[in-house]
Amino acid sequence: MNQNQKPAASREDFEARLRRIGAERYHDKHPFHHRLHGGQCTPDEVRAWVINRYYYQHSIPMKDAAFMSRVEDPDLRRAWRSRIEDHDGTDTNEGGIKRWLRLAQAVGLDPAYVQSRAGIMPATKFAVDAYVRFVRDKTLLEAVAASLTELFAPAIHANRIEGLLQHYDFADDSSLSYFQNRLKEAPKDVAFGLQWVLDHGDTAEKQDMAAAALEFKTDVLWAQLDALWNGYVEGRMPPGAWRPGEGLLLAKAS
Ligand SMILES: O=C(O)c1cc(C(=O)O)c2c(n1)C(=O)C(=O)c1cc(C(=O)O)[nH]c1-2
Repeated sequence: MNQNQKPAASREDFEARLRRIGAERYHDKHPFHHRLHGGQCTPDEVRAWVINRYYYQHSIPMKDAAFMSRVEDPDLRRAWRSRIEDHDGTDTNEGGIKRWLRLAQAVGLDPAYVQSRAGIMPATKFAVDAYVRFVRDKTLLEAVAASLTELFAPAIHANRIEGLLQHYDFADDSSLSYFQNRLKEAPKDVAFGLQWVLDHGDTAEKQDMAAAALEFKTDVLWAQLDALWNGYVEGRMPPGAWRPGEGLLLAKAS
């Protein structure tokens, strides 16, 4: 090591640094989530969230496929591939995308409309597309580190299930099954991802890169909620964004 190089932090300190990023920047702190989980969202605000968040659901398996296309180690691909199946489904598991569409139906949206991805806000697309591109273009370490926001997701999913069940008529075991399943699926992914990042972040420079990747990902999540707040709570809907009344199940029947 040359004298100017800072030494790598210990494994424990590196992990603590990553966890601190979640504690300070994860989107559980965003006012839109407080509003959603606290029962203050109007039905149209909930619908806007379901429509826009679908774009994230749609893109996550493509992000994971982009990641796997760059991995040369078969053991790493093997550990990663269940992420795609968790969302796309298998012969025996309907998968997260279908479960999300059940939530869409429960809030009164036509699943075909949601699946068409019409009405997604520009900021949602920019943020989510930036995540897919980041994973495609950056180092594998940065790509895995970016996925580590999922360390903090089980708490928000549990909180969301409780809040939605308490406050909204559409919430039941069927409409919330997406989140129930993530509670079972995510822990194995994050345990693997965290160990991988701790193993491979073996210099100060790599630790800085991993931390910056995780911060980038918290920005991806935060920006999506800022856009929702601006568009549907403040009423500044951008051109092309979903307008209340569009894409409803009833509209289709009439
Ligand atoms: O509801 C949420 O707050 C939330 C957050 C995140 C996350 O932290 O990126 C994911 C999910 N949900 C999720 O359901 C999911 O499948 C998922 C995959 C990933 C990823 O980066 O690979 N993040 C997330």
